[in-house]
Amino acid sequence: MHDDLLARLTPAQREAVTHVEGPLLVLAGPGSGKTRVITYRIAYLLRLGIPDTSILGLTFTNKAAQEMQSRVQQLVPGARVWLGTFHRFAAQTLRKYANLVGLESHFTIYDKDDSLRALRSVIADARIDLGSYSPEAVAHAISGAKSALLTPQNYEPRDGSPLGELVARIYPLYQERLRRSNAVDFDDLLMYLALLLRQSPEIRHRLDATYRFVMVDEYQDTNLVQYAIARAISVEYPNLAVTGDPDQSIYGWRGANLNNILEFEKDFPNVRVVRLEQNYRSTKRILAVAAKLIAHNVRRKEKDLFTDNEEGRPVRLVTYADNQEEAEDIAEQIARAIQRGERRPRDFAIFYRMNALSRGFEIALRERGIPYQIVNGVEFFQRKEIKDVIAYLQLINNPRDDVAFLRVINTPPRSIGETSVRRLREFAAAHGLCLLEAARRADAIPEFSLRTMGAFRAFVNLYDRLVAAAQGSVEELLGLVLTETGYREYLERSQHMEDQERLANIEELLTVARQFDERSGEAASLESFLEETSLVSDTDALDESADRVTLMTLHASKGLEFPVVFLVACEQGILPHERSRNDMDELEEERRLMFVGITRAKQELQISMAEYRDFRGQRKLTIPSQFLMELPREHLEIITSSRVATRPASWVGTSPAPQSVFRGSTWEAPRRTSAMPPSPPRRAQGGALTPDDFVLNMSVVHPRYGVGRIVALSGSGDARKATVDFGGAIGKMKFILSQSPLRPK
Ligand SMILES: Nc1ncnc2c1ncn2[C@@H]1O[C@H](COP(=O)(O)OP(=O)(O)OP(=O)(O)O)[C@@H](O)[C@H]1O
Ligand SMILES: [Mg+2]
Repeated sequence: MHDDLLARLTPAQREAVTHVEGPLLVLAGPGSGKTRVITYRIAYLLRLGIPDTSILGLTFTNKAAQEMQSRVQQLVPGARVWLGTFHRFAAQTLRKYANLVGLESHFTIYDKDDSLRALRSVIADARIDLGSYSPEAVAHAISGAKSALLTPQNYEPRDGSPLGELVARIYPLYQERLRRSNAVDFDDLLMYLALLLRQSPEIRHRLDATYRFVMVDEYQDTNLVQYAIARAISVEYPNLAVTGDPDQSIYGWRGANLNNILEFEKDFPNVRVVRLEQNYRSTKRILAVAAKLIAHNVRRKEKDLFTDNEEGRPVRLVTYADNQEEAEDIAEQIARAIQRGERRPRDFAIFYRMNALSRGFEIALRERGIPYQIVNGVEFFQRKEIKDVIAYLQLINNPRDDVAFLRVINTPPRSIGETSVRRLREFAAAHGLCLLEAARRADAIPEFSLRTMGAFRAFVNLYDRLVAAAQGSVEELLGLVLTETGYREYLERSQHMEDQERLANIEELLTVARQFDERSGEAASLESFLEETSLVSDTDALDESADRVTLMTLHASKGLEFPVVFLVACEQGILPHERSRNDMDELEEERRLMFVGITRAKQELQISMAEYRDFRGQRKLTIPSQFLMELPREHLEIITSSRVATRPASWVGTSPAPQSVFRGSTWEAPRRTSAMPPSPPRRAQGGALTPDDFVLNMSVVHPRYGVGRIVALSGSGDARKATVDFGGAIGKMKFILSQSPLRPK
């Protein structure tokens, strides 16, 4: 009966899709159809007659949820399945039961920046000396505690940990501050829901019975709390289906726990495990490069992945002279392919380890008139002007939101200085009031001048006017905020270029609001708009319908695919990130991140590095990423810019792959020459031979590449270089003779 649906699946995929009752675990590599299985399974369940309201799909980004929604719509028009992120699910559920966790239903969701502000002010107010620790370190520790379901009451510092002691003091104060502001941070959303489900059997049962079929994609990135939530609502109806790939777990720093996959099999001993082994996304070569890289991770289970797709072109591994050349060449390649009519802008993606690396590519693309989009949704909502305007909305929605109050009280400037604000805060603390309430009573604060009282009164009046007007659409309200508060005028009058850019961003926010109103129709509310904007993730900003080159971080690229991918800046300290230097687990996570990037590519992949990179205000000689040494040479086309000063001579083996099976087929990083301290030249074995003794046409032996013939020579002394032709798959390689193990045959 579902032939049309099932015909588009492999037997293994079909097995997962048609599994109806009982737990299901789909463990499979990239591009094998895990996400497809989830959407098709939803469609299958619906066609079996299971009501749409009893299906819950949990994703990692809103984008992923939207995409799934539209796929489900195509397969089963009109279905209204709840699809969204864990955080949204938690937020919406908590609104219903807010009073049970000590909140009011209009609670504000603080993003990282807001949470840190609240934390800082708690630390300052309690006059706590952090010593050598930063507020960020405390925030991180609190977040860790929450992700482990430790409330302030049951948090105990580990013996002798000074940071733990600090957290034990600060965490209760911070939590109290949030509660007073009727606010939660991201971790609270999950923690409160998990605790609620634990403490209230009745609510747990209700949700379990409502959502009889729960599905989680990208399960490898769930943390303990998320797992606790999914599990708690799958007790009487244990129809929990999860799909994941342990090799793509890239959120370890956020508490994601690979062990959850193992836990799953323990908690649900009768789980049906389905493995998908066919990749539908990438060429054979791309897949081989990815497989070889990830095989270097020690903490993993081996998986087989094959594809019937074509062999494809070799993966290009390019060394540029500097980051500018890297950006220019990539933009040029893209421009040419578009000009030739072979590709469209949307076919290309450029991935980097961190957002700060995007600028050069933006400039190079812009210069060539190539449309592009930078996918950093979070960054947009972190901009000052956006946060300012949103803070007004937050305060309208939740008058107790002190962080929002402090943000807007003198923005735009209203002659309310820091001293006045400090007095107001003291007054509020002394009387147990929120700041807005304290401002209403500013006339009772003896230290205030008449002018200050007047300024607060004017602010409160403005606030009340905005609240009274908060009936229509979000777009209208936003427009009103911009004019009534004088914010727009303040930017318009400004002479700063920067402020013109800010105006443009505000216009963009109005568009976001309009789209939200249109999308949500009747259900549009200020609260859900705020929820959406605070729970945004980078990937959410991606507009797939736009014909543009996509620029994004490796993290944001998860789950996506593009015909052509450029993975840039593969250098030590960037990828792998410097913070992973001394930590084996983090290094493996960086490798998984690169694996995710590589496996996004469908047809073509280029991996690049630059010999010199301007980064964080400095120009530095780089060291090639250690991961480059782990790629299989036979699937690479190694290209070195002619402008590279030290590199072309030095494609010699330096460090062996960790496992002997990979030796001989791995490409190894170029050896640094100019960057290395002068060292006594190592003579070729046999003692007497100096670099100048090598001559053209000489037969030589390399311990790894075997016998070859010198086909070119240049330089002299320690700088003397030889190009050796080893024939076959290895081909020609260049060496610095004084540093190579070459010897005459
Ligand atoms: N049976 C199939 N027939 C045709 N195309 C398929 C099939 N299964 C998957 N695909 C296609 O292969 C690509 C990868 O599928 P999908 O995104 O579901 O993989 P995934 O396992 O979720 O990958 P990732 O681990 O990267 O998230 C998609 O373009 C999808 O449409
Ligand atoms: Mg997927």
